Amino acid sequence: MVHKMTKANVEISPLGRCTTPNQTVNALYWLGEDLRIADNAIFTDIAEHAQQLMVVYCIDPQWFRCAQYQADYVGKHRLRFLLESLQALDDSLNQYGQQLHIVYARAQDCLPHIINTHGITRVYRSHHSGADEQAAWQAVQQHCRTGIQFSTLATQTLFNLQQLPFDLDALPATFSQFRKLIDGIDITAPSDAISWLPPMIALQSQDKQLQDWLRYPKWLPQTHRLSNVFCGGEIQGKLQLDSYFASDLAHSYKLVRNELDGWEHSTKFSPWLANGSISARQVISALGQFESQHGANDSSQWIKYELLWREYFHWYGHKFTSTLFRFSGISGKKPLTSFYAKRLQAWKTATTPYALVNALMKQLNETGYMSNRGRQIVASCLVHELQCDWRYGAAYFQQQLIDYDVAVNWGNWQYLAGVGADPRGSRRFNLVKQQQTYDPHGRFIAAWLGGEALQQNDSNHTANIDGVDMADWPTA
Ligand SMILES: Cc1cc2nc3c(=O)[nH]c(=O)nc-3n(C[C@H](O)[C@H](O)[C@H](O)COP(=O)(O)OP(=O)(O)OC[C@H]3O[C@@H](n4cnc5c(N)ncnc54)[C@H](O)[C@@H]3O)c2cc1C
Repeated sequence: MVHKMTKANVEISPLGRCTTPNQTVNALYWLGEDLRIADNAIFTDIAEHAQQLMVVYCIDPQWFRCAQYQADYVGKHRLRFLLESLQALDDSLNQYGQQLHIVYARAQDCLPHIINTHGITRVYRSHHSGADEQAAWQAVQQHCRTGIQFSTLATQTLFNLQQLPFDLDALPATFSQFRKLIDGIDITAPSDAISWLPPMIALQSQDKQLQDWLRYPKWLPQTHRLSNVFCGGEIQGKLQLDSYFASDLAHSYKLVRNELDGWEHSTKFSPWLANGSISARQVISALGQFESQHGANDSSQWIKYELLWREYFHWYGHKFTSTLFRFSGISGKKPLTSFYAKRLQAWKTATTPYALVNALMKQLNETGYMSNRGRQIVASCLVHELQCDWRYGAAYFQQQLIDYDVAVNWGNWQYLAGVGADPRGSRRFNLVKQQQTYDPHGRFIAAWLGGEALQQNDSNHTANIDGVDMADWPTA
């Protein structure tokens, strides 16, 4: 049975939809940060238009070779969460008679070959806010034979390009202006579940090159579960969504969201949102249901507010493309910071003179997650106390965070470094005050630093990084 689409559950491609009636559609879906079947405009479109399908995810060997800013693109926590998410998606696809093919190669190298040799007539990809991802999409297109349709649909954002009440070039320079402009625009409800997917396109078993790409590679780092409660996959993401809104936590969210620790102090949706195991529209829909049953308050509304920040950064990524990674950010003003190897290393290895920062970095290193307040504190420390180039911090977060999201991460770092969408120009956190406010009894520090905590938390403690006595450095 072919799933019937209604106008309401179809996203319009940001580049224009390309449907050609009466032509056989052999589709290849190149997955990215859209690792789910529910509320996925691409699977909906495929169910309606395609006769055969191949679903592919590419794991690029370059991700694990120390790249720019002295960090890998994907660290062990992120990889573990990704592999769990891919396994879960494969399990779900099996129920539709489909399979996920993980290809261990750079997309630009392997996809044109697969597309050209398997009679693919249409390639799908989510509309991505990352400049590198967009460049890879263009590169794949350039190396394919002519006559193939390339279709991008919005699967990661609340709105699609056509729904925005301004041209992308006119995206406001601040979040508050953005919020005013989009206020009142209806957020489309999540699409209906698909009931069918086309049959699989068989892989060429004689193709030695392809078989090499499909073989589990030696270069893939080993992963194992550490002290981590986040488990990847669409079902796990949906469980977290359901359990959060089955409780009354949304009614106190705003009061506790700045806590440094505690599972219940924020929604913890970010890892699943970041790789698309759940959609932002599903979260908004679940929030709406919660509010209609239990009432809305300032706290529940604040969850939507934070999701709009995510939305803003996604369109910010679309607009500013590679400027997202520029030292002088979108402001064009170069910060008075530089690269200091020892300071950066101390920050990464949780050995700065600041106990709170060390505890937070230890949490990040051991779990791949850190609260929003924690991220602000450590980012401010790297930029304003250690006076390091913010891009090294952003790249380390990129490696470590299981919820890494290119636009949200680099956009937040720009903001903290004073080169982004902040009308105030810069955010410097007073570390002493932050500790007094968010860890007044030193419990968080003790939990993560254990025995080291007392020694590090001594306010007279002086340390020397890079020949500079950090105790002399102002924190106010
Ligand atoms: C320097 C820095 C880097 C960051 N890097 C990332 C990143 O790579 N990926 C990521 O998802 N978030 C990032 N954030 C934003 C934020 O810290 C996390 O989204 C949040 O801590 C995730 O936990 P949660 O899902 O419980 O959030 P909640 O507080 O429950 O918020 C709900 C959702 O709103 C969104 N959200 C919350 N805070 C922000 C924010 N400041 N900016 C944009 N969206 C937000 C997220 O999608 C989040 O899941 C970063 C923040 C900072 C300061």
